[in-house]
Amino acid sequence: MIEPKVAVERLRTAFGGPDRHRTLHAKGRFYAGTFTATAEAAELGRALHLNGEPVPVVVRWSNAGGNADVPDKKPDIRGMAVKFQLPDGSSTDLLGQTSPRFPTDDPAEFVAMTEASLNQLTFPLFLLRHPRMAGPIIAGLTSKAAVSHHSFAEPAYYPIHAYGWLDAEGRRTWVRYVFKPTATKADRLSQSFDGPDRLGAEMAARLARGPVTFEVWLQVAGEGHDPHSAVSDWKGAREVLAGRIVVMAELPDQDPLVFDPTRVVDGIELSDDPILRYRPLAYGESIGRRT
Ligand code: HEM
Repeated sequence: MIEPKVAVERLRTAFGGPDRHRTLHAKGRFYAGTFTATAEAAELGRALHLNGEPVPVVVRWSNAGGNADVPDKKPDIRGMAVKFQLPDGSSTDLLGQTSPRFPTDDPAEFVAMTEASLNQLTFPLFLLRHPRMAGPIIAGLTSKAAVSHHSFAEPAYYPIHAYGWLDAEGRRTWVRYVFKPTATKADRLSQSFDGPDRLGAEMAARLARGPVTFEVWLQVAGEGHDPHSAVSDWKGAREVLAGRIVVMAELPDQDPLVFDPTRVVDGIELSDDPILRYRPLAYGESIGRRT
C-alpha cells in the first residue's frame, strides 16, 4: 500500500498546491439545505435521517483539482460532498463526484493516474500501460464527467462506494448512491457568467431564484454485484428513489470542516472496499496539512 503521507505529498506536488488548502477538491463553496427520505428508504434503512423527517445538510461543491485558484472554466471533474446532520447530534457524509465509475482498487494507481492526467500529451500512454483502468476512465470522459460545466446544479454526482443499510430487523441491503439533478438546460438562467469564479456566481444567482434539488437514487445490489470493490459495475441493479436534497442558500466558509466517506451512523455499514478504507488515511494527512 502506498503510504498515505507519500500519496498526499505526490498529489500536492502534482498540483503545486499550497498547504492551507485541500490536497484535492481544493476550490469549493459551502451551502445549506435539507434532505428528506422517501418511504422506500425508511423501509430499507433504520438510520435516523432515513425516517422521512427533513434533516439539515451541509453541501460543498468543488472542482476536483488541487489548485484552489483554478478558473472555473477549466474542464474538471466536480465534487458534491454532503453532510447529513441527524437529530441526535451525529452526522454522516457522502462524497460524490461527476465520474460514474472509479478505475482502480489500488490507491497507488489512483495517485499515478491523477499525476498522469495532468499531462494531456502523455495521458494516452498511461492508458495504454494500464488497460484495466482505461474502460472506467473512458466511460468518465464520454459521460462528460470532466468538462467545463455550466453549473454545479446540472451534472449527476456518484459517491461510488457501496454501503450496507440495516433495516429495523437488522437485515442488510448493499446500496450505491447517485445524486441526480433536477436542473435541466431548459431552466438555465438568462444571464451568462464569466470570470474565474463563474460557477459560484451562477449558483448564487440560481439560489436567488429558488432552491436547487437533487434526487438521491439507490442502486440496490443483486446477483453478481460486489459491494467490496470501487470498480465493480452493478449493471442491471434495481433503482430506488431514496429522497431529495434541497439546497437553499450559500453558507460562509465552514473550514476546517471535514467530509469523510467512512463517517457512518447506526444503521449504515462500511464495506471492505480497499479504496473506501484507504480514504480516511489520506484525508487525515491532507487535513493535517490544511488546518
Ligand atoms: C484512493 C482514492 C482517493 C484518494 C487518495 C483521495 C484523496 C483526497 C484528498 C486528499 C482529499 C482532500 C481531503 C481534505 O483535505 O479534506 C479529497 C477530497 C475529496 N474527494 Fe477524494 N480521494 C480518493 C477517492 C475519492 C473518490 C472515490 C471520490 C468520490 C466518490 C472522492 C471524492 C472527493 C471529494 C468530493 C472531495 C472533497 C470533499 C470536500 O468537499 O471537503 N475521492 N480526496
